Amino acid sequence: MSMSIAKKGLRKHIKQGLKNISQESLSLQSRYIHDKLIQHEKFQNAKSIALYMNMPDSEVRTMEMIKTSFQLGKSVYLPRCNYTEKEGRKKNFLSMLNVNSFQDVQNLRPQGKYKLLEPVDGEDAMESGSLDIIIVPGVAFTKTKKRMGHGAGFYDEFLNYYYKKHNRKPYLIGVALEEQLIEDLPTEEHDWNLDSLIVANHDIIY
Ligand SMILES: Nc1nc2c(c(=O)[nH]1)N(C=O)[C@@H](CNc1ccc(C(=O)N[C@@H](CCC(=O)O)C(=O)O)cc1)CN2
Ligand SMILES: Nc1ncnc2c1ncn2[C@@H]1O[C@H](COP(=O)(O)OP(=O)(O)OP(=O)(O)O)[C@@H](O)[C@H]1O
Repeated sequence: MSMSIAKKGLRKHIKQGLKNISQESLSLQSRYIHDKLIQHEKFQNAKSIALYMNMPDSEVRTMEMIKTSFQLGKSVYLPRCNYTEKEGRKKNFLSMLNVNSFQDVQNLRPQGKYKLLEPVDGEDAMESGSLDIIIVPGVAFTKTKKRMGHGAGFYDEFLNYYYKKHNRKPYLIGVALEEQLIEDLPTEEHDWNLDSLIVANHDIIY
């Protein structure tokens, strides 16, 4: 069985389990993670932070983290999926675009084939190389800080290209619902491990 087939099966299994989470559990877990994140030294010291706009029912909610980041005067970036060709990039690549205010975040509209809330313009962190930390979404995580995403390879490729260009890697903080924590998962050559993982109802894993 190839690595990607194994990942596919796992993704399906985790997603099935996520269908049973209540809205209340999602909010409680997300609040717990928010409160841990703001205690994290790397978060406190970060000037520039990339977050994500969560999917409705299957990811840690991020709105409070984004709000707090603005309140603390941090520079906030959000992902945008590009479906164009760009020299040196994988077809379908990620940009991290600067968003000016929390109001602008609240005004985001669904974009692209996954109907994610994304900015349409703004300064691109790939140009400036200014990212201190990235809050990384995912489908499944392990206590050893492995991560598996939706299988598009967006984050891995972003990090590779960013590292090549700027010779600097942002600090990666994964955030996980308890239902997304598994014993182990298959990884491939291109996968980046997280630097920290925050799982609801657990201590921060460094
Ligand atoms: N909230 C959020 N935003 C994000 C990501 C993410 O994981 N979460 N991404 C992280 O990279 C990028 C978007 N990547 C995505 C990749 C695939 C699918 C998706 O639904 N794909 C399949 C289903 C595959 C599966 O998960 O089994 C589909 O087309 O239906 C969604 C987003 C950028 N923005
Ligand atoms: N640096 C890269 N350059 C080109 N392709 C890449 C790169 N990194 C990953 N990919 C490709 O992306 C595809 C999906 O990778 P993978 O299954 O690891 O995604 P994922 O980490 O689960 O998803 P995501 O990061 O989008 O949440 C693979 O086919 C892989 O070859």
